[in-house]
Amino acid sequence: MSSAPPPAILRLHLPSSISFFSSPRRPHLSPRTCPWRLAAAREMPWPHVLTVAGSDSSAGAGIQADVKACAALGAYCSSVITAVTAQNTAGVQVRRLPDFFTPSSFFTCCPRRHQSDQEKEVNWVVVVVVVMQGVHLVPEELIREQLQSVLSDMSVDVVKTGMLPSAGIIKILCESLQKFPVKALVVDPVMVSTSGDSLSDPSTLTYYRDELFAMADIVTPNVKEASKLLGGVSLHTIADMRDAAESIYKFGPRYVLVKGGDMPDSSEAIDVFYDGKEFVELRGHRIKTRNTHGTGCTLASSIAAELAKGSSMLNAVQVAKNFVESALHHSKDLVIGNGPQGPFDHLFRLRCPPYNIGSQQRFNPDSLFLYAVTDSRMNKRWGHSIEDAVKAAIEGGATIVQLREKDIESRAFLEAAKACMDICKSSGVPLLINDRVDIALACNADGVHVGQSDISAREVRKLLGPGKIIGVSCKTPAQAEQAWRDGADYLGCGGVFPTTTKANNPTLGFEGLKAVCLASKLPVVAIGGINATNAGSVMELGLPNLKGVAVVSALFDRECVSTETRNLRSILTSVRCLA
Ligand SMILES: Cc1ncc(COP(=O)(O)OP(=O)(O)O)c(N)n1
Ligand SMILES: Cc1ncsc1CCOP(=O)(O)O
Ligand SMILES: [Mg+2]
Repeated sequence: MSSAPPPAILRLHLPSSISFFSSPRRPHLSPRTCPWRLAAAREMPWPHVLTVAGSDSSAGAGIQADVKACAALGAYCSSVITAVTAQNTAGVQVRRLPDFFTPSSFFTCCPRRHQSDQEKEVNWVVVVVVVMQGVHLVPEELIREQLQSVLSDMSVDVVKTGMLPSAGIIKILCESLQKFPVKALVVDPVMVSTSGDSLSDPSTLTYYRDELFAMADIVTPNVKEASKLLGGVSLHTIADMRDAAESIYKFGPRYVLVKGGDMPDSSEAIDVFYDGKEFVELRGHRIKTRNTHGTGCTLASSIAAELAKGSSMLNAVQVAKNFVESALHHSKDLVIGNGPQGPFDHLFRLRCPPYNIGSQQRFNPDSLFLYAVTDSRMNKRWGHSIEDAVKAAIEGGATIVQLREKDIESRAFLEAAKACMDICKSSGVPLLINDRVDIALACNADGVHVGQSDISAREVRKLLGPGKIIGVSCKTPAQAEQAWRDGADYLGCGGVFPTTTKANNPTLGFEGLKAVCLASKLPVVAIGGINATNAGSVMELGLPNLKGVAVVSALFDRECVSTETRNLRSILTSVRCLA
């Protein structure tokens, strides 16, 4: 009989007045309240994810997985620990104490004992015991303090939640997010681990549905969790997953991703993404491996990392899915632990030089360094074919090319675009098409550049899918914000200087360029009247996300395109070396 309290409680949490862990509250640091930040205008705010989740001693899932995934994807990850679990590759065993223990107590479970029939009759809040290990819930007050410490000081972009084992913890999280709003909230409703163990108290269900989901940007249940959230409905088919996504959407999140990784009898890992209007089926390969512990946590934290970096939601989900798939692939033969389900290697890229495999690298912002934009009238004037002009620009060092052909018939445009694709592909230089999504699709270009009066980036993304590059022309911070929301990969900002290449194009000057750059985390390329005499001064502005210059006439309205490009490139390179 074991209804007696478990062994002595180890209370580590000191009252904040005497704990040296708890520093006095610092006000939020903005350039206004914190003068030294003014001098730091060149500092790049680093994409920042805060994970609110449980610690996993085996380090395959939970906080440890989140920190590794964010690091692998280039985001900083701070952490608020809600529980400490004892797990290994044999499975997580969660056992809550009888409910006469206050949830805020810092307690320990009776270790290494099998559950007797009598125990089952005790008023346990949650009893899931496979092989007895343990879980400690962190006291709610300490969770509140961790949230306050991080959110009041660090510029958190995205909060990602994992194991939230009690209703009280969810309530505290919601209160903290109201006090310190962030750009996005990713809720992974961790109620059932990949190994099938229950990770939360049933009373949390109501709080998830009624409180947290309404604040969430995306909720990412697996099919077991989706079923649990919907009162136990059975989910067997993609149609069931769609219905589940639609029902969960009604609880209030902006997007829902129902993950089908644990659907039996499927050779593919199919997830269903829903934005309230349309469904997208995201298909991935099912990797044959025992090392799948922590895939759910990793997917959600990777989504959070991509959002923090400025990605749109569908893009972030696709990149995250690709990342998990690649990590599983590269970890399929790892042996870590003796149990049936092992962890995988989040940092697999360190073992796979040149570290840039996987489609999340489809766009490297550094490629905006010297952006050559063609013009058919100029080519005609100098007797250059489009292909020759593109070849010459690449020869001179252009790092990305855009075909901006305003006066050419569609059929000829497509022929030229196909030829340019071959040229660019063989040099590893991305090729984008100006305005014309149809041409981009037909020649399988790397992406499209659109302006404010063209088809929106959101529509272009639907047509091109997540794997292509989309650039958007922006003259104001509001346009930059919209472009980010629409899923753009970079911004073209200008005209920085007066230009005759584009009619009726207002000149923004350095001030306009700065305003757009500072308003966005997306990489920016400056355009408009840029040439060998002023390109250096643009890059010397030292704006961290200003990645390069886009140039038309100074490259193509010239006799020797390769010489002009080479000259400009060497100017840009010397500024970069001095920076
Ligand atoms: C890199 C880059 N930036 C801006 C533009 C301008 O695009 P848009 O505003 O659509 O104008 P047009 O080029 O279509 O006249 C661009 N093309 N490239
Ligand atoms: C397409 C475009 N968008 C803003 S300015 C501009 C024209 C840039 O051409 P140039 O480099 O010849 O000034
Ligand atoms: Mg356009």
